[in-house]
Amino acid sequence: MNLGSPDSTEVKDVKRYLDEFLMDKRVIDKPWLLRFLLIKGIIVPFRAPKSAEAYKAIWWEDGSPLIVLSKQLQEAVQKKTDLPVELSMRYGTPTPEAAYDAMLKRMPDVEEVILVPLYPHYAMSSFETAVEHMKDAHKKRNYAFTLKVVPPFYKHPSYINALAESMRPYLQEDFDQLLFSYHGIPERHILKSDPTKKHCMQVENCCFKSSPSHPTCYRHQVTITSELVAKKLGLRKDQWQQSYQSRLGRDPWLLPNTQVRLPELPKEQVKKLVVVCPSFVSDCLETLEEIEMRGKEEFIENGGERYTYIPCMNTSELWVDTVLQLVKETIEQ
Ligand SMILES: C=CC1=C(C)c2cc3[nH]c(cc4nc(cc5[nH]c(cc1n2)c(C)c5CCC(=O)O)C(CCC(=O)O)=C4C)c(C)c3C=C
Ligand SMILES: [Fe+2]
Ligand SMILES: [Fe+2]
Repeated sequence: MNLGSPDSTEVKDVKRYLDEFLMDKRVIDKPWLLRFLLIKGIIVPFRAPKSAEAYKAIWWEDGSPLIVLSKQLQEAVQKKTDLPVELSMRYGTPTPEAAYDAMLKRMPDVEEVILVPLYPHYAMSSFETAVEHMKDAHKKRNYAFTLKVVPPFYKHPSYINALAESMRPYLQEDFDQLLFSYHGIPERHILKSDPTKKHCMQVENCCFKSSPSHPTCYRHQVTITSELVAKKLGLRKDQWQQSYQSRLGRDPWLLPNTQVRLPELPKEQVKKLVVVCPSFVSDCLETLEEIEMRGKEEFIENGGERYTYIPCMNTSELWVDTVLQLVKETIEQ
């Protein structure tokens, strides 16, 4: 399951998509009435025309890159297994019900379905909402099969290896810094997802101190991904840094912010920059438009000389094998 995209780049379709996405209580976690007024009255009317333009800049002949690449991943995984593999989106189509029904049509006696949320890291606005949405559809339709979920795989050796190997060719030319740019989330979401309510962002160096909060801590998980990938690639600590992109609204989000760092970096003598976005496994609006296109402009306009964007793993063979490995391990659990 991936996030989903609008049906087209027309403002009405982008509006419908943003409405569904941002009315999700795990994304905009405000009381319903406030969320309704904010989304319908301010955010969607102002954002939809701008988002539609952004989607137009990256749209492919056969549709949204996120949908096309997710389908290609499904097909690549399917080629390597006899089990039926179906695709669902959290917002828009294909819906969970469509994916479950397609699976049942191919295997009427299916006993167990394994859900692979296509997010390496846990966040209530990505992993958690995907899982809850699939569970809701499962319960509502009273399907006879059980549902099992592949947990966040941010430190799984197979994922780290697949990600590192997808990056390696882009690091052959000399570079000043590698930037790991992760999708941001509000700081409040980190506090909400901390079951101890006293560790995340409250204890000094919280991400590096062992805690029961880590299985649901986005900041810890993305930090570990960066550390492990950098180690696998043999990078020194002073060769890379981490930031968070795609901020929405005025609440405090995780820092540092990618959009703030990109124009700052050339002034810190970072002239040759390589950027990777490991919170996304398939390229999408947030990687292609925000980072590959706009990010490059910002960096070069502010004195940068070379900007290299590393594509997501998309359908790389090691990533396809990782998906199968994660499913196998979950079945055996
Ligand atoms: C990778 C995981 C993601 C997290 C965590 C996440 C949190 C989050 N996102 C928004 C707001 C928007 N995100 C948008 C696009 C978008 N977000 C993700 C993934 C995560 N979001 C993806 C894969 C995409 C791309 C979709 C595509 O069609 O390509 C958008 C829509 C586009 C735009 O107008 O920028 C919004 C809005 C919030 C508020 C949030 C956490 C609270
Ligand atoms: Fe997002
Ligand atoms: Fe944490």
